[in-house]
Amino acid sequence: MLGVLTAQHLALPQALPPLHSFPPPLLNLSLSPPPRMAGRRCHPHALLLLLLAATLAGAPPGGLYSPGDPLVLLQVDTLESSVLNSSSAWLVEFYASWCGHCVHFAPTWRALAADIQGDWDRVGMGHCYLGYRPWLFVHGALVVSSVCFVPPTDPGDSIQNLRQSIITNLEMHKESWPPACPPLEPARLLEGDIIAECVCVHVCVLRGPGVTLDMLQYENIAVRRVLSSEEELVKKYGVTAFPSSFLLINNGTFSRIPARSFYTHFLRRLPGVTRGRLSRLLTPCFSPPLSSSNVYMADLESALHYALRVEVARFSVLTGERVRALKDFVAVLAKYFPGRPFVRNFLHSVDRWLRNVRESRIPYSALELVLTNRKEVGLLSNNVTWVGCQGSEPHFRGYPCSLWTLFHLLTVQATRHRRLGTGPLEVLGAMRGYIQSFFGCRECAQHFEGMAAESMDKVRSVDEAALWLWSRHNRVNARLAGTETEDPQFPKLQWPPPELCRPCHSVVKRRQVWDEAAVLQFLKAYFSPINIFLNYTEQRRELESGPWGRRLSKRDTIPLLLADDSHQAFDYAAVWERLRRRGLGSKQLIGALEEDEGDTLRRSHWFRMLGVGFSRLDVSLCIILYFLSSMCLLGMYTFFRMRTRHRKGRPSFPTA
Ligand SMILES: Cc1cc2nc3c(=O)[nH]c(=O)nc-3n(C[C@H](O)[C@H](O)[C@H](O)COP(=O)(O)OP(=O)(O)OC[C@H]3O[C@@H](n4cnc5c(N)ncnc54)[C@H](O)[C@@H]3O)c2cc1C
Repeated sequence: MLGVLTAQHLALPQALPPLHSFPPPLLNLSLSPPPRMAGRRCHPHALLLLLLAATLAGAPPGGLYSPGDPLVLLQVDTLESSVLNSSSAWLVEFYASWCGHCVHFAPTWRALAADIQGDWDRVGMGHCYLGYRPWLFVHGALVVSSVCFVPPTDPGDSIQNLRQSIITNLEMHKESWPPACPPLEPARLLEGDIIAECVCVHVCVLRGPGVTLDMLQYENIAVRRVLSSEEELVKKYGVTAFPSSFLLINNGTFSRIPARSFYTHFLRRLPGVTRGRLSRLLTPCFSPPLSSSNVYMADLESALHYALRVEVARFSVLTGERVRALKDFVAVLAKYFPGRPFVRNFLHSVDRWLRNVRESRIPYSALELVLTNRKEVGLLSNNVTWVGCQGSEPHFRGYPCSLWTLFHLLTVQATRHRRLGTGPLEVLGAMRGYIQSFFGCRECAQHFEGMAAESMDKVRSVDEAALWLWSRHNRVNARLAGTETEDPQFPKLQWPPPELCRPCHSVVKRRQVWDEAAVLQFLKAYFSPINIFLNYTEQRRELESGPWGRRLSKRDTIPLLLADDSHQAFDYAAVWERLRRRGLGSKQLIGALEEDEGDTLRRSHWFRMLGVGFSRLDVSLCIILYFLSSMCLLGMYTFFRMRTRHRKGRPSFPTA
């Protein structure tokens, strides 16, 4: 007589590797605090999990998915309670919303979700923003262990392939499975399983393990899979065709289930087979896009936060190239980033600390202490707030946009402060190192490395470096235009378009060509510190009240040059006011910038040493008065001199 197993019993598999075998990036990130967006709890680049649910209604948009998708959105702070402590097994996908490969994969994932909606409930499926590739992992309930693998991401892949890939990867884990993982491993003996707890049915499917998952949330039924190589069982049940399935009842009888397509339907209609329940979690996550034609400090600071506290944090220990790349990256930031004082302090402190590190390996935990030590180090926002880089959907733009912006800004800053530089490749080299070592989108990094290897060493000056980055960015824009990664509201143009810079475009022999001199001038103006809008920057409250806040009172100034504060400072309060008045989406950018730039330069070192806030009118009047008084003095001098000469030269009358 054959026994049967309860679903609960069968849902306690036994073979996932411990969590430390999980790729460190995922582990680190899953434990980092969730970024926030402009006061909201959720952010497109937060660590999120979308968990597949049976009957999801009205899920809000999250990353690559819309409310209509049969997915539930989780945040990092609900990860532990929902997944790690769950009595179910979860199949979770980690992704970065902006990563093109994840975007390509999304339709397959969505289709899979729809396909298995209501079936795989005991397997949670999720999406997370910090993996940069669509990583899947199965996490077993009550036991901290997981299986991790990269699913096929070819958009042409069928959901059947994906199902198969999930199952194959699960099967490849030989160690004992933690509780609540689906029993996908092929069975060798059925008797041993079935003797103890008899409920009603045991199905043996030779291949077609998807049925196992489809039936996971059903109770009083267990699905087992037997491979055709199990000759004993094949013989015992008289199996002649593969796949075949059989219904085994605990009274010892068994019968063949005729058509494979009816398996699930058939099994669910068996007497006593009932459906289990599933909890789900929803989190709203969306913020409207703003403007992309300006440079925002909020984007830049978010890029710094994300780069240092998220991207670098994916490596629990930094060694070799990564240590060098981090040092170079922070060094150029400390030197050129035209940040607010507390951010500059932060960068300087981190740079100093890194310079003093002599070891060849740096545990991230040590770096983290420096990054979070506000008293000593200064502040860097703990959140991401995309403003100019805000996409029309949460999965568009964001971090990569801010990273490009950051590096363009740094290359331009290097042109402004040549004497601080160590060579034309200083910023580009640091960017190359960062992208290679840390940028989570590995395919992007490969493409970038290809371009760098091809021509970066031909760059001869800092001006050429700024132009090199501009032209390579345009190559990427051209390659990505029209693909799924393009935000329809922010099409990938050859930049700057004529509306932003008409002189940049000229026509030679009826062909549109770039005027590189004009482009360089434009880049210098556009990525000038004076054009960095401070709107939406975090920490204004903290600034005004915190230890670094004193430095940002209305009368204070923010130095533009980091390594040498004595040069080129501008009035923070005045600039803030001006930018606020100017509002978003300024069209007369260059003219205004040139004016600002001139303004800034006129307020440079010697002028500020006077310690008085002359206006430009004051200065003009002063110069005019000076000129007039000089002319007056010159006139008087000439007059008296001529008169003296005249007197001397007058023939005197002979004396008698
Ligand atoms: C180094 C790197 C390599 C990447 N490679 C890939 C890849 O291979 N595949 C992929 O799918 N994604 C890649 N990405 C991401 C992609 O380039 C975009 O960043 C992302 O799609 C977001 O696009 P976006 O519309 O916000 O504009 P982005 O291209 O990110 O541009 C951000 C801002 O920079 C300005 N800008 C645009 N073009 C230029 C230019 N030529 N010069 C100066 N400023 C400019 C604009 O103001 C724009 O809003 C890469 C990102 C980086 C940082």
